[in-house]
Amino acid sequence: MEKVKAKKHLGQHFLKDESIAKAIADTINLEGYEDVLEIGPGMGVLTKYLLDKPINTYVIEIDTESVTYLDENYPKLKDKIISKDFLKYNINEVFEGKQFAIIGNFPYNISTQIVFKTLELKHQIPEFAGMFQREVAQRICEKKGSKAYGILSVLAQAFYDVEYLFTVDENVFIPPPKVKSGVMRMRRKEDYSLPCSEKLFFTVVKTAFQQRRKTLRNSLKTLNLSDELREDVVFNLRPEQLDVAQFIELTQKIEADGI
Ligand SMILES: C[S@@+](CC[C@H](N)C(=O)[O-])C[C@H]1O[C@@H](n2cnc3c(N)ncnc32)[C@H](O)[C@@H]1O
Repeated sequence: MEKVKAKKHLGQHFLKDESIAKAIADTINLEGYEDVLEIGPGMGVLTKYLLDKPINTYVIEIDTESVTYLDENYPKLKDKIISKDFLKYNINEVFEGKQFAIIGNFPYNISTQIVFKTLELKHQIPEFAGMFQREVAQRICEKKGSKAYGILSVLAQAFYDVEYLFTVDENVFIPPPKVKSGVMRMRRKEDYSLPCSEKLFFTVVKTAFQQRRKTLRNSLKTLNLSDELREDVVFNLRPEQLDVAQFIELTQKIEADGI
């Protein structure tokens, strides 16, 4: 069959460097799960290295032309090709509550949404690895104090140990994207339950970073905190000055304040 024609609106940039595809496939350690889900397999450059591993490989692909290509070229994928939009699909129709890893050379136009959906499914996802636009991969792994540190960094690092692995040049893709790419990995922490309300933690982090230049005293005004709590020294800080543990502590204080 003909090769798939790259479609811009689906973020299709096909990897042509096999050694990078293999390096991405090798980022996952296969511990604690039997299934892996690749998001956006395209023509299967990464898939074929996953299929060599002692693991069940499933793929989810929105592009029907790519699905036909995979169907015709990878008999080993039989019954494991999900022809759907990852963001809209209820993945438990396949995994039924089981643990599985996520991997991919992700479509950059929806990369942060992929991370948010992973965080929603974190109870089932011990490991997540793959390629993003470099800035997004870096942002997830960034520590407090840096400009790129934000919602994605705090929320991902609350539940996962994150690691930026390597940078990938534009010219190893067809067609080449306008930006560099970065490969990163997240491994779920052994104890990833928060000692505070998770819902409130998400609200505090998102609200604080919506006005990242302001002190928490100003940015968290909408949460209707007591005057007494707002006197706490932590409210003199801006969100990028707090690490994950401090955000958890802040959430506990707000919880005790009776919000
Ligand atoms: C950057 S390309 C990578 C293709 C292939 N893995 C490679 O490395 O050559 C991203 C892939 O994600 C697919 N895709 C885009 N949006 C998607 C979605 N919402 N759900 C599933 N797949 C999607 C695209 O069709 C494309 O095949």
